[in-house]
Amino acid sequence: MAVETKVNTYLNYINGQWVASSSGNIGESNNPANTNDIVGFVQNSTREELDQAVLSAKSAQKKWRALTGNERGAYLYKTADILESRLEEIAKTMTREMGKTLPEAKGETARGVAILRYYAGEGMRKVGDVIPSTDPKAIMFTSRVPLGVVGVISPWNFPVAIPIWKMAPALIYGNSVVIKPAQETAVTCAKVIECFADALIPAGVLNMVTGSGSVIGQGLVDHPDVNGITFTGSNEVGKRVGQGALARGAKYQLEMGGKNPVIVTADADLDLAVEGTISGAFRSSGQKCTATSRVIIASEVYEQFKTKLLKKVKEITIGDGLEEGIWMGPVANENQLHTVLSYIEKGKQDGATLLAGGNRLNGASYDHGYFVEPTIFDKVKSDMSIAQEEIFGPFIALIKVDSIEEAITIANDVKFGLSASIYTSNIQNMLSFIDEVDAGLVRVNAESAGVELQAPFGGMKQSSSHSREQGEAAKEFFTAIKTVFVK
Ligand SMILES: NC(=O)C1=CN([C@@H]2O[C@H](COP(=O)(O)OP(=O)(O)OC[C@H]3O[C@@H](n4cnc5c(N)ncnc54)[C@H](O)[C@@H]3O)[C@@H](O)[C@H]2O)C=CC1
Ligand SMILES: O=C(O)CCC(=O)C(=O)O
Repeated sequence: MAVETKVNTYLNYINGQWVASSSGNIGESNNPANTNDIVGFVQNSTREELDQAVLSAKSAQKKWRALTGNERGAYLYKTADILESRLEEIAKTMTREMGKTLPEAKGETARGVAILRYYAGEGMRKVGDVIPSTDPKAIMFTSRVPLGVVGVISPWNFPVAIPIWKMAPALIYGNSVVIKPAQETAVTCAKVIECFADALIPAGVLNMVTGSGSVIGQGLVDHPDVNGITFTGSNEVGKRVGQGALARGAKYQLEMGGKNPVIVTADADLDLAVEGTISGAFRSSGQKCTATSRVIIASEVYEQFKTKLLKKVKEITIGDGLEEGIWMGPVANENQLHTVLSYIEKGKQDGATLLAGGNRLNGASYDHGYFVEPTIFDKVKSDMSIAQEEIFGPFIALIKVDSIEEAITIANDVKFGLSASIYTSNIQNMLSFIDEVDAGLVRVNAESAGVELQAPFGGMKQSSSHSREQGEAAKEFFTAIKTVFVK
């Protein structure tokens, strides 16, 4: 809930109440398309509020887990209906707060609604198996129990979908939740929490505390009464979260970076490949962990692909994502802008050729925003930093190869393994790619980004903690299995 002022101030949600932080310290959430536009004020909370939230989650969880799955599901269905009724408003807030275009923000909010309904239904599905015992007089089966209190640490790039795909399964399986959203998109998250509150979710079952990663995020990781931590964000912070949770025996799940390749073979439909590359690389200004960042192209079609790509990239309209006709918004914050600009310089220094973009946009409507051109580097070698490190911006590296074997070797030549895509019409190329590429999400004749809520999502190598989110896979993290033997 917000306190009505000219610009709303958003509060923490603890034990069913909207409360201000005792710090008295509030931060501004600004529009990256126009930093003079303040989207809202949010609480810079203290450990004290976090402790209150965890305490209330802990005491509410006993009653919550005692409800049937069907009863818990009813709250999620209600929340979905409320979110759907506020879709336009919440999507607009998302666009103002992190920059993605309004159609993308609406799509994401609709996805949030669908995720809530999917997990609401999960309350009626099976939780265990009957397993034959070696003792003929015994019955043996598995059951699942919730972890207890789950801490959710979410990033700013999917401010509705990611919190919901973590909170909804946590709740349906009987956990209570404390969420710490990214401070950059805390207003959008507060509006999602309002939907749960308006659905009358019992006090304490869901709590939100906003604030810095080092105080509230780290506080959740270290809190002795938080039984599981689910995190999406950078590798650097993710590793710290995993180590902290492991040190005190809490369960954890990490979704982190990617350096996702697209392979274009000599027999590919090049128009389709160009379309998928543009969409995968530049939608949301490249700020998806599944975004395309390396394009590995067969030498036979390299020049042809490049010409088509350059033509298409020039058609991208850049500006405020709330305006009609805009295809790409700003990057989400000043740090992102500096990161992208610094990699543009690194690419040049490392000897790659800047083919398109490469500049911050200035003048008129761009002056108060973090706008950067879609950028394409040519003549990239796999060992260059722009081909190895996650940039998280509208930035792609083109790499020429002479065979499918070389293409797959280069695709795998990074520490990440989140998503990977190939454009080809050759069945043998497809099969080799599916089998050999190191990625949790493998896509054929489709862009590298594209996650379906009913399917497992997660990465290999340093992209994740080797766990999977979403779909049925969520059950593995948010519950513990009990093997029961009865005689
Ligand atoms: N995998 C993904 O989807 C995402 C990846 N990133 C990557 O991370 C880079 C930096 O973005 P940031 O927003 O700074 O990501 P981040 O990893 O710092 O933030 C993610 C979340 O972790 C929290 N956090 C920060 N420090 C923490 C700590 N010590 N303990 C617990 N929680 C903490 C943040 O407040 C936020 O809620 C991006 O350029 C991109 O490369 C960022 C967002 C999402
Ligand atoms: O591509 C998507 O829809 C989700 C990507 C994602 O999880 C992320 O960027 O954090």
